[in-house]
Amino acid sequence: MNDREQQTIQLLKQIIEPNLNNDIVSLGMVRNLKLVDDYVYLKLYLGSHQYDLKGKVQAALSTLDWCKKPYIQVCNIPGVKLTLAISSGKGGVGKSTTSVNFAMALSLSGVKVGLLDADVYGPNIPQMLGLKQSEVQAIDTPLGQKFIPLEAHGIKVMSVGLLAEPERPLAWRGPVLHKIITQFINDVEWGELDYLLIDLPPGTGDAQITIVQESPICGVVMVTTPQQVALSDVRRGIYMFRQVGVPVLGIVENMSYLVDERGKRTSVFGSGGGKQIAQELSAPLLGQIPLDPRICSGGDEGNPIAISQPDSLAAQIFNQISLALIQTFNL
Ligand SMILES: Nc1ncnc2c1ncn2[C@@H]1O[C@H](COP(=O)(O)OP(=O)(O)OP(=O)(O)O)[C@@H](O)[C@H]1O
Repeated sequence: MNDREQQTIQLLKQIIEPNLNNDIVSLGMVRNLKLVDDYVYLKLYLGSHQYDLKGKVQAALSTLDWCKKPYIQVCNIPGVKLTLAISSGKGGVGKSTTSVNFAMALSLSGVKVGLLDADVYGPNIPQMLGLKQSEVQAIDTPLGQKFIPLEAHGIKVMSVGLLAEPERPLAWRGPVLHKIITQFINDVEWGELDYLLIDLPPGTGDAQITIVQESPICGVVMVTTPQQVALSDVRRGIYMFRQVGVPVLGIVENMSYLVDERGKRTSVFGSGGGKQIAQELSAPLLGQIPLDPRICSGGDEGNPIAISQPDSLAAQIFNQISLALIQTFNL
């Protein structure tokens, strides 16, 4: 890093996001910082309650005597305060299950929640929320045509699965995939939301990177299962997010254990994986979700366990995780 870059970052680090009491660089709100000749270019990822930070960045950069002009591109989703992503290193670990139940738990605590199913390879959020392939409406707005999200159990939902033909694979690749994803992120009329959760496709390919770079994601929750083979995939995922500057909020270990009628816990897929990776990569272990057939049937029937069985252990753990995140973000 050269002197000018260091000087620019030092200045930006003095700008504090008041709710989170941390600087905007450490929070991952400044990305794609480039210095070309005597100009500074950066992307500023903001929630709808944080617009005043742009003025602060502008003012800070104007004190650089060599900078002829800063170019600040604000990246945000209109009306949405916080955008969080749910990701996994590989498929089938319960990422969508976690997204849905986490959205339910957040909504039950009184905040306004939206859920964007961006899993272009296997969009199954509509089924998990009991939504059929109903016709999604689009409206004309001053910013162009926008999709109206559907509603399920008190949350707003949009899914690539609602736009595609049922049972047909979504075989988008390369630039087409990129275009569809960016349109999809920007063309939904969410209204006012406190939290927008984005269910990412599993893994660390093109689709994931596009979504992470095109949306103001201010943190990601990684979902894994306890066995050792899952860990290298999670590790890769966490490195990818850190590389693009998105903070990893923590890890959820799913299918951690079975609980018998006497309350005894038995590990099925090994134990300790989530804890191990959490320690190794200094990311908190947010919760360990049991294996429970009611989680699976709730998903199949469109009735997530967080609302259908609120007293179950799994529902309580989803609740605890959501409360911890609400406290962290302090909206
Ligand atoms: N803790 C659990 N107990 C029982 N069944 C579970 C649990 N977690 C997930 N399942 C079930 O496992 C299956 C896979 O879960 P899910 O679709 O959430 O995984 P995923 O990681 O999103 O998969 P993909 O990446 O393929 O979209 C689903 O049938 C779901 O109901």
